[in-house]
Amino acid sequence: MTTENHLHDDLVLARIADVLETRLPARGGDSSSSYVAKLFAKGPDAALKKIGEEATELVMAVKDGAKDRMVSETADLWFHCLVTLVEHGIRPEQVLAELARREGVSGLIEKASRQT
Ligand SMILES: N=c1c2ncn([C@@H]3O[C@H](COP(=O)(O)OP(=O)(O)OP(=O)(O)O)[C@@H](O)[C@H]3O)c2ncn1[C@@H]1O[C@H](COP(=O)(O)O)[C@@H](O)[C@H]1O
Repeated sequence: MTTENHLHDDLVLARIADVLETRLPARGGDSSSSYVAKLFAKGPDAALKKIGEEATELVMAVKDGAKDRMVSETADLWFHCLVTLVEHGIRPEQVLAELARREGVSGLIEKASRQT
């Protein structure tokens, strides 16, 4: 598949989440053959620790002006956020729906509406 095709593939998060769900202990995830099953087996704090690490690595990539790393570190961060969401029974479609709900609403206007 080309990069162009990937750019228009808005189902990629849902497909990855489908795979991650199969790695849950309740679904028989096997720690010996799966990174995600191994993370799940360590408990919810393990993915949270990775989110913290990947966020820091993204900040360092931006500070270094390293665009390739900005892309790969953002992918790592999004991936580990997906792992945590799946661990808590939340689908990426819910996050995308929340972003879609906010689409076109200025953050400044939204903030002002909260302060009344
Ligand atoms: N997108 C990813 C993905 N991105 C990053 N990673 C892994 O995340 C890990 C953490 O990255 P780090 O840079 O911190 O590397 P590390 O130092 O080896 O990690 P730690 O040992 O410190 O945790 C690495 O092992 C990466 O390979 C991923 N592992 C899996 N996926 C997706 O998840 C699916 C299921 O994966 P498995 O459960 O492993 O089959 C895969 O088919 C992919 O679609």
